[in-house]
Amino acid sequence: MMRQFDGDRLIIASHNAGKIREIGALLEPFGIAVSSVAELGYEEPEETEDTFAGNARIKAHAAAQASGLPALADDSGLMVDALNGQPGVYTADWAETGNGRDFMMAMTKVNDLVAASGASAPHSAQFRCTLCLAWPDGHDELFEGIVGGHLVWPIRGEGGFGFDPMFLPEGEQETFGEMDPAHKHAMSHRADAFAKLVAGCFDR
Ligand SMILES: O=P(O)(O)OP(=O)(O)OP(=O)(O)OC[C@H]1O[C@@H](n2cnc3c(O)ncnc32)[C@H](O)[C@@H]1O
Ligand SMILES: [Mg+2]
Repeated sequence: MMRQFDGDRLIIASHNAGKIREIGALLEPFGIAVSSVAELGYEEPEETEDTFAGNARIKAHAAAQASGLPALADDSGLMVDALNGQPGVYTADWAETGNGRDFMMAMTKVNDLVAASGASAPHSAQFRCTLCLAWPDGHDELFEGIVGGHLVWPIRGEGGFGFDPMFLPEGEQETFGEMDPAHKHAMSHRADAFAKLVAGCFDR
């Protein structure tokens, strides 16, 4: 039996402004008050696991312990078939410069490696998202989402965040960077995981 979320406040265990915006929009219809660990000034825990689920659990439990409230974390990334699933769990690390994140650099690196792999276009890829809802008593629930598509180059669009401008979801004309946010929220890896969270834990 899955644990139900029956509170009216939830901590979003993310320091990524793009994710916080998307999770806020997904939670909006449920009338739940949200605060992020970024606005509360909590430190970012180190993501030491090598799976999305492992890192989502680290972030969600750290925030639930610190706040005494249920907390929702998202660990996500881009898996490129021609790169054997890289950057995967290390997607954010590929953008790290020592002086903040540079996603133009990271997208260029992905494109260069894909070109060097010799694989022929279109280059298939998936975005994956694992959500972890953790309670202060140490219990948690995990939900996984995925969206398939392929990479485009040059990048297209200025919306979204991270690798959005180089990802064209299956059956779509627009990249996540070009898409209306509401459309992305209806079909993304995050939306897929979120639908499972709602079905499993929200009785509203
Ligand atoms: O850990 P938190 O604080 O939540 O924020 P983060 O940005 O570090 O998040 P992750 O550790 O889960 O790293 C995932 C990276 O994958 C990329 N990513 C995930 N979802 C994405 C999306 O919907 N669109 C574009 N890029 C995405 C983006 O670059 C993220 O920084
Ligand atoms: Mg992170």
